[in-house]
Amino acid sequence: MLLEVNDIHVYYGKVAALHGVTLEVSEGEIVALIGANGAGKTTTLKTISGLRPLARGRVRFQGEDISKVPAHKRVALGIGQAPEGRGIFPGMTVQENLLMGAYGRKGDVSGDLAQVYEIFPRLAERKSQYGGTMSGGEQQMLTIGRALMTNPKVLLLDEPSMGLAPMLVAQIFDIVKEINERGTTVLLVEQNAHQALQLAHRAYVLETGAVVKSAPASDLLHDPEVRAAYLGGDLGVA
Ligand SMILES: Nc1ncnc2c1ncn2[C@@H]1O[C@H](COP(=O)(O)OP(=O)(O)OP(=O)(O)O)[C@@H](O)[C@H]1O
Repeated sequence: MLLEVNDIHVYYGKVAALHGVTLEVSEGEIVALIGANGAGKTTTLKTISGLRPLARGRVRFQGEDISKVPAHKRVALGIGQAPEGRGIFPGMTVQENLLMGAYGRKGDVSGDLAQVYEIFPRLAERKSQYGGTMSGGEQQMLTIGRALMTNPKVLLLDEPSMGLAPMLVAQIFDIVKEINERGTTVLLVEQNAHQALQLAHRAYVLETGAVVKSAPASDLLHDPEVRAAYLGGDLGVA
């Protein structure tokens, strides 16, 4: 198992955001985490990245307990994160933003840069443009590209479709598929449950800080409760 999250409990002050989340991600998979606003999806990703401390439970990566490993070391181990809300460096060029992703890595990263430009031709066209002047969709691509520059074994993607027009959403989902086909495992948090379930191999449904369902994504697409709660009832899939 590449990533194992076991019974994690996470608090903001005295308030529990997660009370006992358990999930697993195998090498090569795309796993989706779906759930309503405030269910704890982002908190789960941040805990895996080491940005939120655990009150209880354990995170294992490639069999090793990393629960106490600081965030920057988890990046070096192969846990890459593309956070929600993008968080690029607006005053740096596209290429400088991408190279920031490789900061601290030893050796030549030009092959990875070339691969990111292959996945995102738009970033290649605009490599000298300032990050802050890129459109919303382009900034989303830049965030994902920067995470890929850490050379992750697993990419944690938080709401990659947020705020994007439908055509761009489809494009971002295609890119996530391509990234996975090129060998990167993906853990994806999405509000856009319908598209996430079409893309993912498996998925977990989070409700108020706990996993209430886990199944192959295609099963969840046809699950009456999931359809009623997250897929707009009968409008979800044919
Ligand atoms: N910095 C914070 N301080 C206090 N409470 C927080 C903080 N961040 C999140 N929470 C609370 O923790 C719970 C889980 O939030 P989280 O952001 O993980 O949910 P989410 O499923 O990602 O939601 P969304 O889809 O709206 O981003 C929520 O009740 C939220 O209000």
